[in-house]
Amino acid sequence: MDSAAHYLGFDFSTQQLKVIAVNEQLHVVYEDNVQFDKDLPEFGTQGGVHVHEDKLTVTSPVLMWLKALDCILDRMKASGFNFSKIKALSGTGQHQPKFMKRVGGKRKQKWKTYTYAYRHTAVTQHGSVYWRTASREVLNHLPAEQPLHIALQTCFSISDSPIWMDSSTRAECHHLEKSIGGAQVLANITGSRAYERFTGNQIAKVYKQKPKEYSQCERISLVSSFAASLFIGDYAPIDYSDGSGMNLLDIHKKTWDETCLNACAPGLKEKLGSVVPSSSVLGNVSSYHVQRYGFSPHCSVVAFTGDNPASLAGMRLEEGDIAVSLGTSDTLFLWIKDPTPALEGHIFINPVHFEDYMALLCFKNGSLMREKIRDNCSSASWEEFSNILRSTPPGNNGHIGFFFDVMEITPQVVGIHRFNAKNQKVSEFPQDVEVRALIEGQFMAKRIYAERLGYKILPQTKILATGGASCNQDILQDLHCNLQHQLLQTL
Ligand SMILES: Nc1ncnc2c1ncn2[C@@H]1O[C@H](COP(=O)(O)OP(=O)(O)O)[C@@H](O)[C@H]1O
Ligand SMILES: O=C(CO)[C@@H](O)[C@H](O)COP(=O)(O)O
Repeated sequence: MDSAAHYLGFDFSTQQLKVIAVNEQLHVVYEDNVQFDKDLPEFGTQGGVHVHEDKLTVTSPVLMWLKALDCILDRMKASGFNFSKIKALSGTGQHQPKFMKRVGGKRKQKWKTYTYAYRHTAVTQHGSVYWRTASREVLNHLPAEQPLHIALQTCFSISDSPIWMDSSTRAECHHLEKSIGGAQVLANITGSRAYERFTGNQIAKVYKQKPKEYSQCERISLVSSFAASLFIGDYAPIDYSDGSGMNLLDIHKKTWDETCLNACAPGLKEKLGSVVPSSSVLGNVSSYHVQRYGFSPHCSVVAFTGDNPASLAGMRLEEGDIAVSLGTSDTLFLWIKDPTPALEGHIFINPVHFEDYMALLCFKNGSLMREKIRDNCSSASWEEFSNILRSTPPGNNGHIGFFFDVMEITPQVVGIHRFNAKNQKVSEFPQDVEVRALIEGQFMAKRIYAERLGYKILPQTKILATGGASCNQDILQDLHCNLQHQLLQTL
């Protein structure tokens, strides 16, 4: 074992780009992040995205991702970081996950929170990047003296990439489900019924609304394979797990499904390239990075994958465990062997053992919704938000709320819905009731949807939490109260 070797990970998430370097002992030797809104204001994003006038279309500028990478690598260089020590790199994030475990005898069972030593890989899922014809040549011969956002500025036929928050492709979803014989048939093949944010439907919209740009594009990458391409200096293949979030990949055969491809856009197979297992080594870093930053020419680049599959791998989830990610989106996922694709939720190919699978539920109104209520009800302070959670009773004296600031994925609704203890709809709650109603409503939804899909929390189950809000003990407390309720029911 080379004790001096370092491993580098990047997390292209919705709101920021993060980097982390660890040594062989998994000790963090470098960490940094570029916040898109704050550090790159010239792109005018809010929360890293542009919400268009229809409120359904959501995109991020592809040049912003490039500039963020230039910026983070330049800062590392300026800090004296020794790139030549890096043995391998991938899409690795920096969350410090927590996990909860039941402790105590049968009568005195309690949940205890531990910080988990492992960190995870992460690239926001479903977003797509459209490389203009002849860009491969540019990527193959990047001039070391130029930053990526300059060298590649003319390489994209679509400058605003559709991302996971987009829900503007309902028509394309109907068309895809109809073409394949219905929502359940599509779910059986690709792991999910048609979802607006899934990349096949996004590509179908691009083809319909921007046919010229579509025809001028020679390769379509996911954000994960786009990021890997920047390191290998060539088009990187899409990995199985992130590829499962496209409504295009047959998750059993692990090949593109021709009927799905044809229903979305012509010539799509060539534009997508091949698919590979998520742990594949794609090659070494390109000479651009060797010359510009001093990487070793032997530094391996491992396939980048989506944030949720990467979290499953990085958190070392075992069968029976359940993971909750509280990032921009909230997700709940677990490792499964025998998938039964349903009309709710998703089945992805497992990033660790590609013969296995992972099941995932995604909730769009996660951290940004919590931030909104924090700003309105607790003076924009997480501490005050936590105080309120601590000083209000579990169950909220019967007050219940469902908070969907933007069109939710699970379930597909929008709006704020509050009910008092008599089950009457009300238009507002006192501030402390509002805070608890939000958190209880969010976690109750997770429990109900997980139960509906047949997931059980057993006595040996570990509940792992990751993502920005997992640093908040009071939010975690409520998470396990809600999941424990299920535990009591299943005992
Ligand atoms: N103390 C806290 N309590 C609750 N939420 C927090 C706290 N600190 C950060 N967050 C939330 O974490 C979110 C970012 O999570 P992160 O996992 O980094 O997101 P992403 O990877 O999607 O960019 C922020 O939007 C913020 O609302
Ligand atoms: O759409 C999904 C999963 O299907 C989201 O979970 C995205 O992958 C966004 O990730 P974050 O930026 O919230 O981490």
